[in-house]
Amino acid sequence: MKEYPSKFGFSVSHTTRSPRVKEIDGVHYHFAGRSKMEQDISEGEFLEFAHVHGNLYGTSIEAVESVTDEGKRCILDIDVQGARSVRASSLEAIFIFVCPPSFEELEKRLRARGTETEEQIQKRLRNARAELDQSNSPGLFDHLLVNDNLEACYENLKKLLSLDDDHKDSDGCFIEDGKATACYSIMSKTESEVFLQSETGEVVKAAANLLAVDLSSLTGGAPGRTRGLKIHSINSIDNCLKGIR
Ligand SMILES: Nc1ncnc2c1ncn2[C@@H]1O[C@H](COP(=O)(O)OP(=O)(O)OP(=O)(O)O)[C@@H](O)[C@H]1O
Ligand SMILES: Nc1nc2c(ncn2[C@@H]2O[C@H](COP(=O)(O)O)[C@@H](O)[C@H]2O)c(=O)[nH]1
Repeated sequence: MKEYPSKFGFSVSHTTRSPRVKEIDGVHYHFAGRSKMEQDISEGEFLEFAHVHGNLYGTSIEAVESVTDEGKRCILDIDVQGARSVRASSLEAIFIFVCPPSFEELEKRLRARGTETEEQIQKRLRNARAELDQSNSPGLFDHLLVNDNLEACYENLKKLLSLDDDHKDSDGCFIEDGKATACYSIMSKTESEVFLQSETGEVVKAAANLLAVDLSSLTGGAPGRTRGLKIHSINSIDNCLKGIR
């Protein structure tokens, strides 16, 4: 997210766990009371939730929408139960299971973090074993990523997501047509429309040099349920912006 700030955003989960030193409410988690969180879940405000390590964790629809409303892809850091719930929903997502290089290394890292009691560490290790066992459940995860060296792991993640240096963050967007990709950058925005221009001039089949994205046609709520985005090609931006300038 640091490298691609306009492409990706993090879904800030809710949890009933107590904050660790340096964890900030609203940044790392929304720290919540159990009864309030349970009530919000029962009122349908959550995309998924799960009991993890004795605490309640969940992804609110609002947390995801605040990312997708900015036109970014939303990253969820959730456990295996949460992944099953999202998989069972209609949402389009890529599921990546991140695992430690070995169980011993995970134990070492958890101890080095120094944020849990011995009892909590044992519980987390038991749960980690159960999660590792489920990592190859048929149809659940699309990729398995071994988090040995952090830098190498990040490079592998970028490869999985086809994020290479050619696609470095810009205020642009990509439109795929088969294997080819046309890259557009934002020329201008109004309340209801965004105007895009091809960056290369070499546009792919069925893509145009100038596009207008009609935001007023958008309806829907949670990601994947958004409907009605209309995009049409235009000959010149001047005609479209008449009366706005
Ligand atoms: N590649 C790495 N090299 C060294 N330390 C790491 C690496 N990746 C993560 N850690 C450290 O290991 C600890 C556990 O990592 P993390 O919190 O991501 O694990 P987790 O699988 O979510 O476990 P838990 O659910 O118990 O929090 C953290 O202190 C983290 O900083
Ligand atoms: N199902 C969900 N799991 C979540 C969510 N947010 C975090 N998590 C998982 O909990 C554990 C523990 O996290 P920690 O911060 O207490 O160490 C971790 O494995 C997360 O993946 C969520 O919203 N839903």
